[in-house]
Amino acid sequence: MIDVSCALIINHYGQVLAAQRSSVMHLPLKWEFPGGKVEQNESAEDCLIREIREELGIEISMLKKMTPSVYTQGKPVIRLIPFQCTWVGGQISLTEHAAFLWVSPAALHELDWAEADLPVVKEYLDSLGL
Ligand SMILES: Nc1nc2c([nH]c(=O)n2[C@@H]2O[C@H](COP(=O)(O)OP(=O)(O)OP(=O)(O)O)[C@@H](O)[C@H]2O)c(=O)[nH]1
Repeated sequence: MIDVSCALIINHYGQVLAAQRSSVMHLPLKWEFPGGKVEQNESAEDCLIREIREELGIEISMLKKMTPSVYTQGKPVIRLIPFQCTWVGGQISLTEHAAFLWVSPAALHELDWAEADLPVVKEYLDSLGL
């Protein structure tokens, strides 16, 4: 099983950043929360700060850890570790993804999410009473 940290970056309007995987990535064109694999001797939080710098070029601050989502259908099995975060600096510049969107919570279900992300989206919507 591999651990993958991912970020629900929430802006001042309450919108959440969704990133679209590029056509050359695994799970092409699926939407996901940006992040990546946790390296050895790295915490899930440190991984996420590093990955968001690499993928989006911004600085984030952690708000809250959410429930990990274990996705067993693929190989390797993935444990997706989500964190709610705020954007604290820098300008978004995509290095790996095809696109990004700021999505209002009520519209999150309209995107074609990677399978492992669906429980994360549900937990977030439940927490808002949506
Ligand atoms: N970052 C991220 N990865 C996800 C999500 N959902 C999900 O199934 N994954 C899967 O988790 C794995 C993360 O790999 P990645 O390619 O994003 O991570 P990375 O940048 O560390 O990989 P690399 O440096 O080996 O290319 C991929 O297999 C990806 O499909 C998600 O919401 N965010």
